[in-house]
Amino acid sequence: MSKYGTLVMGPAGAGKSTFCASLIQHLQNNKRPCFYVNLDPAAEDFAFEPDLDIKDLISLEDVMEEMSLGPNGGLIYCFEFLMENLDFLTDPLEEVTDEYLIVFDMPGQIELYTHVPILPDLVKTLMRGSLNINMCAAYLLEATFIVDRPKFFSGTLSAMSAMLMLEMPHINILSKMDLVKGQVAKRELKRFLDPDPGLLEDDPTRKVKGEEQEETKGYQDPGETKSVMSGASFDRLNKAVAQLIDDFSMVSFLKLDAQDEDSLGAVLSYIDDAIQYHEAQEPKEPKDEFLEASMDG
Ligand SMILES: Nc1nc2c(ncn2[C@@H]2O[C@H](COP(=O)(O)OP(=O)(O)OP(=O)(O)O)[C@@H](O)[C@H]2O)c(=O)[nH]1
Repeated sequence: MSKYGTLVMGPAGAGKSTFCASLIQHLQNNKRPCFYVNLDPAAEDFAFEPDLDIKDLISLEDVMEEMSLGPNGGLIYCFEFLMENLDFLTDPLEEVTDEYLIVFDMPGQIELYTHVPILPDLVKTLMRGSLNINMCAAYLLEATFIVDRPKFFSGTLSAMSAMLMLEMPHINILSKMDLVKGQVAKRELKRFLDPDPGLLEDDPTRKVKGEEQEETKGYQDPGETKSVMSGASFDRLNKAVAQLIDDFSMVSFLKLDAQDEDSLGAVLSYIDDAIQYHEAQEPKEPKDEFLEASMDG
């Protein structure tokens, strides 16, 4: 047996900290020990006090003030500083015993998951060497994105980017499902859980369809509706992105309502399965309806 953990990632406001808190509560209810690591140097309020908090090493507020950096540059600086002082993270984690699930609460700045190499290095440190933690990434995207389909595909692309960059077991999660409950039919929802590029064709908010659509150049008046603003070229770009995601065929979503025990249990069982799958390197059979939206599609 070895240590295991989950890296909770996703754009700002996706519900990462809420998910971490609900997951910790769920683990406690089920008498499973966990170790909570906050890696967001700007996070302030926690439902559960972190066992390890990056802010005890460095805080974004101090960096922004002392280095005259903005929030994004400041965050990158904080992570570079963490990488130079890895003992801060690795020493306490060495002490965590095998039965614990280590929950890492990550910042929401998307660039961290898409185009700076810090996180892959951090993941290597956690997954290899003496720590040797079996990890699974949990990437959250807010369910309300599904009302704006190009935005949903853009979010899906960022999930895919994190998946490719980190090269670790990975599950995608549509968070805040309670906010779209009753607004979208079950069959329609399935097309988001396993992203269907046809959603863009069928988008009810598109005003002009197909080849007749007039070519528009560049950015338009923000007062215009989304569909007109996108124009034919953006439309084609969106479709190409959706097709790319479909061709890659590894991106699908689980549903999460952070207040719902069943949904938390299902997501946790996925995290467990992804970790065990990675450990055993053998495929596992789907277990319940949530698996319809599994990594296997
Ligand atoms: N309705 C609903 N709201 C949620 C849910 N999860 C989170 N929220 C709300 O969404 C907002 C953002 O949630 P956080 O958990 O702070 O999101 P985060 O991803 O940690 O945010 P950053 O750390 O700023 O990136 C808060 O107001 C939460 O109460 C959910 O499942 N349902």
